Amino acid sequence: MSLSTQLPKLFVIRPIPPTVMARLRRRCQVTVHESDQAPTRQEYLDAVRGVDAFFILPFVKVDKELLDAAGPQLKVIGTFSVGVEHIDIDLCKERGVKVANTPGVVTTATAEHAMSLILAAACRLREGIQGVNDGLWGNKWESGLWLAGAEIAGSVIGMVGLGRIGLAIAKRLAAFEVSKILYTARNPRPESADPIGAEYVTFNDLLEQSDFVVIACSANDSNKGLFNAEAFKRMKKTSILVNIARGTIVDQDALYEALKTGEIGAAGLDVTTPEPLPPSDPLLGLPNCIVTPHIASCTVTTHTAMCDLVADNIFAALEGKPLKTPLY
Ligand SMILES: O=C(O)[C@H](O)CO
Repeated sequence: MSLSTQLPKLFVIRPIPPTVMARLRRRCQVTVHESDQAPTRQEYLDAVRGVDAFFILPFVKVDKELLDAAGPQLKVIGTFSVGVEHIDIDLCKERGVKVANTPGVVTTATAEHAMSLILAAACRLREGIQGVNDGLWGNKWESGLWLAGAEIAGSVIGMVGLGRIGLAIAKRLAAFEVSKILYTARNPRPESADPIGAEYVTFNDLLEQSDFVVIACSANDSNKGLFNAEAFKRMKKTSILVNIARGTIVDQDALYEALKTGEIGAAGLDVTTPEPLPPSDPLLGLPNCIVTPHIASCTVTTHTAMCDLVADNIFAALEGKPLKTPLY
């Protein structure tokens, strides 16, 4: 038997940085979905048959069908994400399949991207660039308030979620001399909130008082559609909503109405439902809505660190050692 056939089998859902791939190949028989098109469900169900380890992205739903397709030898699933709403963790536990995500390493990049959405929405960057491209600059010169934006300094910030990423965003915003940081979460988090003077409030109080509302919580069944028509009605008409968490937390039809009718001022979204958001989606036609393609954690440094962390977890599980970032 050759050495390579004794190595554990690993399926990797998409090409990853060569340095990480080289590490994986030294310790596993690796199969990669090399195409620049995501595999279909059937393609990856076929590809996981008989593997010991599976390196996934959040579009891969880990459920009974997938675990059955893989087979009882499957030992570990490593997801290239902090979010784990796509994984049936109880079932993995029941089957003895270890699961790990990538917390911590995504915090800086995600917080920086959130800042770019907050600033872009506040400064009306999309409308400004479009105005210049459309030759409106000269025409509108007479109006001093053409494209007048909002300032972060002096504003009230409302953080929905004050975990690692929420806190990193709040700290960056604090440096902009905001007047107050409010937050809502399942429970008060004084250890994070107190050093930055953040105040724990109810969801409704946060909506009513904030100039910027930033969604940075994990998605679950209880916060599906949390930002609905009623929530938007409670917000200030000038309020800016930023979502770097998951699209499911926002009712997008209600958001469209709120942006269109001036119920709220603007939105910056890195996450939507569905993903990718089709170019025909009405949100994309609104000048006061900026959408980026779920790239908040996508810097070269963070991308590589996430892949390395998935690899570390896979190696640990295959060798029967404790995972670096286990989910259970
Ligand atoms: O969950 C995460 O880490 C990001 O949203 C990328 O999926």
